[in-house]
Amino acid sequence: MTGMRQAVDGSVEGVETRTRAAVRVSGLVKTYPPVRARRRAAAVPAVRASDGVTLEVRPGEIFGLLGPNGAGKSTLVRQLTGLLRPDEGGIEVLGHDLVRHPRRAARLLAYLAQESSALDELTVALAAETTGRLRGLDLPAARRARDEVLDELDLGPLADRPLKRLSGGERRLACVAAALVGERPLLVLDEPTTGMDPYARRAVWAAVDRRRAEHGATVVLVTHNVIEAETVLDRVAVIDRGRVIACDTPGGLKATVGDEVRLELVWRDAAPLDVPEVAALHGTAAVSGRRWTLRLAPEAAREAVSLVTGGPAFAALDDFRLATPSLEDVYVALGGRAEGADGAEGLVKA
Ligand SMILES: Nc1ncnc2c1ncn2[C@@H]1O[C@H](COP(=O)(O)OP(=O)(O)OP(=O)(O)O)[C@@H](O)[C@H]1O
Repeated sequence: MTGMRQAVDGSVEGVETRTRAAVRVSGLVKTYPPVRARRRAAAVPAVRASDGVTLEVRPGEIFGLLGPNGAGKSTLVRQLTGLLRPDEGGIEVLGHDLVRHPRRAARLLAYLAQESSALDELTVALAAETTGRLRGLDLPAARRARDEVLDELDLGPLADRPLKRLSGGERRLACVAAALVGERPLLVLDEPTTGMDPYARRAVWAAVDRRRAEHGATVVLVTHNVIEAETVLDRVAVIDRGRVIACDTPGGLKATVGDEVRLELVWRDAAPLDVPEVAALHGTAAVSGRRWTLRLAPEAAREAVSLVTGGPAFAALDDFRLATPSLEDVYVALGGRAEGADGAEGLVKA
């Protein structure tokens, strides 16, 4: 009983403690050193990219890292994967201390970096097969795993093409395929679906989920796409300026913004600011081109809808949408700023 309690409060290095968290990060600090000015390049100040990050990922969880550009997500995952040494703090993956033993990461996890050109010269099939071999599979097993993953991600028609001759989305999909070969208990994926069409995205999420369901894999995922994040993630840590500013389930995070709803108005052309009620809404709207986004209490949102659909403003209105809070609203409530880009919702730094 005592042993259990010790394991639960995380104070003892016991078996229970080891298995309770798949990943445990504590007090992680990483500062990139300053770079002095040269003749053509300006000086770069020191950047504290991890500023005391503490978090735990449970076994079998799909855990997301969400945050604006430059928040420190990639820096965090590069430390998690043993590629970057923290200045301070601890990293434990499946009971292994990766600060002391960074090389063990290769046996414990598969890492898909944000950008990689390492496989560019290989064909899609050979990239998957080689990764399998590097992860200790014998040749027949590597070929079996290769065929399975190419089939799973619908990459068969591209199997014999070198990665460097593929489109951006296709290349990304081939890199995901290679990362998934050779079953690692932890998958660390840095923006895996960037540049992919909806079919490819869906295939990737299904493949990731299958590894969790059938092999109990744990997944740490960096993403900008909050809509995608809401459907895929069990829990999410919101990172900003090297810190975890919130960590919960998507539902739990959304509950923190209360019952606010989001009203989006899209005007045909310019908004009719000569209509006094529209001019009044303008003051509280986040304006992005023809699109206005307002965050309102339900009653105020109803009033605003009847105002823009019932009066003279209606002729100028192209579309409107009422939505319950999204992770993006949570992010905004936490002090960030949201911005839609090319129809996809993303996060940008305030
Ligand atoms: N090699 C480096 N040298 C110096 N500063 C760096 C280096 N890599 C990243 N940084 C800085 O560290 C901070 C965190 O960067 P990081 O790449 O971890 O952010 P990120 O959250 O992954 O961003 P993005 O969403 O744009 O990929 C940024 O301010 C960035 O400019």
